Amino acid sequence: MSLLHIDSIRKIFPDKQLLTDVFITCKSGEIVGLLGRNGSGKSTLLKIIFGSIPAENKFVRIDEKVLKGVADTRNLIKYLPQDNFLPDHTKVKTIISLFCHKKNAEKIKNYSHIRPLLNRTSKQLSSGEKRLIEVLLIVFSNAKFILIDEPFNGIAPVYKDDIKAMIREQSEHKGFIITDHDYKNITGIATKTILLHDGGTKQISDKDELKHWGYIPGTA
Ligand SMILES: Nc1ncnc2c1ncn2[C@@H]1O[C@H](COP(=O)(O)OP(=O)(O)OP(=O)(O)O)[C@@H](O)[C@H]1O
Repeated sequence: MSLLHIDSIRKIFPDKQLLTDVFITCKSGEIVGLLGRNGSGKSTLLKIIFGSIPAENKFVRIDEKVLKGVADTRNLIKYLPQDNFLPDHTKVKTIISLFCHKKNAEKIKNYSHIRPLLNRTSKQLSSGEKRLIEVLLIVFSNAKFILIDEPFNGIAPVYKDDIKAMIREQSEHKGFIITDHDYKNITGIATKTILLHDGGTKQISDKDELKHWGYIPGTA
């Protein structure tokens, strides 16, 4: 069992202090849902944890290892950004084989919605198909902790349920931190829900707390 510990993060942009009071822990086996209004800093926080952008202050540790930058996260953390990352001219089957170990690569290739796409290049895919493949590559990647920014964005409902089932299966030996705009996607899968509000994190135990912090309207 491993533990990802995130704390003391301070991020300042020229016009505002974005993050001041972040505390998140994620163990193997946990799926942490990270919610927050538009602009609350969810993507920025994931990038800071991964190490791809700097922060004025941060403390990120996995077990005994303190992670200071991207180089330290190799094989420990994988991160799926909001933007596409598949190479345009490489076949899907090649990308999957390059990205994942054999056993997990076979799982992705045998998934019924991916099989028809294997011989296409990523340029020949729709944006939803690209996103689906990217999400699976990250979910099945060989890292202890997986950070995913909006995995369900642009994905059809039938695939969403499959992705959730795959995340649950993979979370048996990995930890996940997942953001989404639709809290229902997150509450259906998260074992712990965190709300980013006014630069800090609040652990959420029920929907009323989301109303209390003004994340969802009082009548929802
Ligand atoms: N490089 C930057 N320079 C200045 N401000 C930035 C920069 N990157 C992000 N921001 C600002 O920081 C805030 C948080 O952005 P971020 O993308 O982390 O929010 P988010 O919670 O992921 O938003 P959304 O839910 O809309 O995707 C926003 O107000 C954004 O405009």
